[in-house]
Amino acid sequence: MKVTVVGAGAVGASCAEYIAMKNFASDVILLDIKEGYAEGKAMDLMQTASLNAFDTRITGTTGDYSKTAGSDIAVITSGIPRKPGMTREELIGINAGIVKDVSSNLIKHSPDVTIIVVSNPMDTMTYLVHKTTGLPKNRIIGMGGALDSARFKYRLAEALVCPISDVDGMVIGGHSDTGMIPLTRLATRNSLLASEFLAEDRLEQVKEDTKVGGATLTKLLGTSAWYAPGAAVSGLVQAIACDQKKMFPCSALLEGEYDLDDICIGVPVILGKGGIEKIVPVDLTDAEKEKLQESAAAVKKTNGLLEL
Ligand SMILES: NC(=O)c1ccc[n+]([C@@H]2O[C@H](COP(=O)([O-])OP(=O)(O)OC[C@H]3O[C@@H](n4cnc5c(N)ncnc54)[C@H](O)[C@@H]3O)[C@@H](O)[C@H]2O)c1
Repeated sequence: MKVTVVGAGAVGASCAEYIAMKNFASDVILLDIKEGYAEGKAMDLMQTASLNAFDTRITGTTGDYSKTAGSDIAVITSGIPRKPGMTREELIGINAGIVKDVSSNLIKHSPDVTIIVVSNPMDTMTYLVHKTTGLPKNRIIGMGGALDSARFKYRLAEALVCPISDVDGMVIGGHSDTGMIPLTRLATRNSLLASEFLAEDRLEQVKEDTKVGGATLTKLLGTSAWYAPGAAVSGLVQAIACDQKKMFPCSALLEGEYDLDDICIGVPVILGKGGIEKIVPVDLTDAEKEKLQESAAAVKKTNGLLEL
């Protein structure tokens, strides 16, 4: 199993590290345009192999796509991250050009690759990869909901004062501060509804804290977060590589599902060796449906800025 990670920055390197630590891939190729950067990160990570007991080979390269040839899965993290006060949508100008260029290079050397898009604005970048590569829709996946759901579970456990392994919850919709929809109605603690333990206003606070999860960290760190994004990507990569049939909310191309068409947005999907093997329907309330339509309208507005 060969995995390429494009962008050896904060998220790319974290993603390569978690993939290696989980020890399911034979090779991880880390590619960046900054001279020597990916080679340096790869060497540093390889020097953790004996300490962390993994056998995955991590190789760095400065822009040499021939080294990525035959990749089964490629992750695109290349592009600029947001700074405090910025929205993800503001990154489109620079990142669209990078994502378009990177995805076409990847496919030249790995025509059967499955691409996971991380660069922001992620739903729009995922849509761009659909529009420009011609890859089948099941092989283009946007990572956002897996991270947002992990942040949701963190906030739920905080409110419930319980271990995170006791809670479950899912975030759907656009990967943006205003567009994401934490499904508080369905969140659980050991199979019991979280709403049985938390007052409405506390659950509402959990929802709001989740939505600004990325912005909160960007303010604290001065740039966007990387540990949880890297871990979330590694979960998606492992589900595909190991054919786990695991459910994650991911940005998927919708063609009528959820009454949406010609858009990539976060909905629950089953990930296995075929990439997105199924889009899972959720019985939403009218209010949730309305929120999803609003979220989709905002994503479509950003998609409209693409030069296709
Ligand atoms: N989808 C999510 O949930 C999520 C979460 C966190 C960050 N992000 C996004 O991921 C992206 C990366 O964030 P980061 O914090 O790792 O940024 P970073 O600046 O640390 O790393 C980005 C790397 O991309 C490289 N790069 C730029 N152009 C390239 C090209 N054409 N080819 C190869 N490499 C190139 C840069 O040299 C840099 O090393 C940002 O767009 C950020 O907004 C998304």
